Amino acid sequence: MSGVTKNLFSAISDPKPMTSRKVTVVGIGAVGMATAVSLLCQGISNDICLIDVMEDRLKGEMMDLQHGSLFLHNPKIHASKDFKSSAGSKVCIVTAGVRQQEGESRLDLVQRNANILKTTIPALCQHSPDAILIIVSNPCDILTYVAWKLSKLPVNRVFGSGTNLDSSRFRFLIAQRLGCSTSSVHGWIIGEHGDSSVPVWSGVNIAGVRLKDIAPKMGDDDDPELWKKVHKDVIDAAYQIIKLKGFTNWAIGLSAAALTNTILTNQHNVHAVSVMVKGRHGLDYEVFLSLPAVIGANGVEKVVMQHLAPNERCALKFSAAMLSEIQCGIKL
Ligand SMILES: NC(=O)C1=CN([C@@H]2O[C@H](COP(=O)(O)OP(=O)(O)OC[C@H]3O[C@@H](n4cnc5c(N)ncnc54)[C@H](O)[C@@H]3O)[C@@H](O)[C@H]2O)C=CC1
Ligand SMILES: CC(=O)C(=O)O
Repeated sequence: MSGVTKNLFSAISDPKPMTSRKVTVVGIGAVGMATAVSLLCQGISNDICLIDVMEDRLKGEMMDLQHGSLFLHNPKIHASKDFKSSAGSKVCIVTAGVRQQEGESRLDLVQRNANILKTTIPALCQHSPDAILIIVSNPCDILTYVAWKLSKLPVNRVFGSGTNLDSSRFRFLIAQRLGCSTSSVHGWIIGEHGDSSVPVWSGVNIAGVRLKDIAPKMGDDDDPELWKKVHKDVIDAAYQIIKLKGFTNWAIGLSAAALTNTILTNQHNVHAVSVMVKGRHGLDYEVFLSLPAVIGANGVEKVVMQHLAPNERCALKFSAAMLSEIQCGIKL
């Protein structure tokens, strides 16, 4: 105890350590920092570790966040190049890696970002052997497979942020058309977090009223109301934002924070996340794709088996076959 502390306080008991809600965010670029800020501002974690290879930037981001302590919930914020500082994390979120440049697809990033996982995933597992890993870096589904392989963890403990973001975009765009709130629209995008994502038009509903019952052609090519455009806008969203501001970060940061909150509070919320799909919906490929899943403290607990229309199953199979082929070319 320093002199000032000794004279200022009269001790009664030692502080009790809080149950840890430590979260590590690997990669402090636009996405990593949006994730960290979302976690801190919503009080989801009070103990954040930032990891990156850029030492000065790490120190700068750490100091800048620490100076906001007064407006937060007195969080601990550490930053280091060394994975030792991530020890004891409950959740590790991987956002490290290159991002798309204008005109590039997510799949163009695959080998470069897989190489980064070769060092980051074993180091995270070594220091936080009980953590749940959430993969955000792109291409999200393939990198989740790579992370799962490298981690040697059971499938429940590694998942990708997947189409949790795409589903949010989908619900927002439908809500805008209908004039109600995003949370009142129930709709799911499944499959690849990317160009072959699958909108489950057969299940879109408001208060249990299936929109397909009112507009049977919804989402079809010959739909007079052109609802299919909503899915096209979901696919184009990242390309459009990248063209406008260079990257996307706020919505994915909020999405990753929501997934983390579900784990840390063992909430059993259903989110569309990238999970091992082999054996589900007739798929025989060892790939990760998004399906609605119940998430809790143990990671992915169950997958919701949606009653997909034949064209939706077919589109999911197309994504799975394509990702499986790309996966075969990755050097692990
Ligand atoms: N899944 C999703 O919905 C989304 C995924 N992304 C993806 O997230 C990734 C990150 O995007 P941004 O933050 O915009 O990129 P960024 O370029 O701003 O940041 C990437 C960070 O990763 C760090 N990094 C690189 N190698 C590293 C290593 N070995 N260890 C630790 N850190 C390392 C870099 O130093 C940099 O700070 C990209 O792959 C991007 O495509 C972006 C938006 C949405
Ligand atoms: C970049 C990306 O994956 C997204 O915003 O959806």
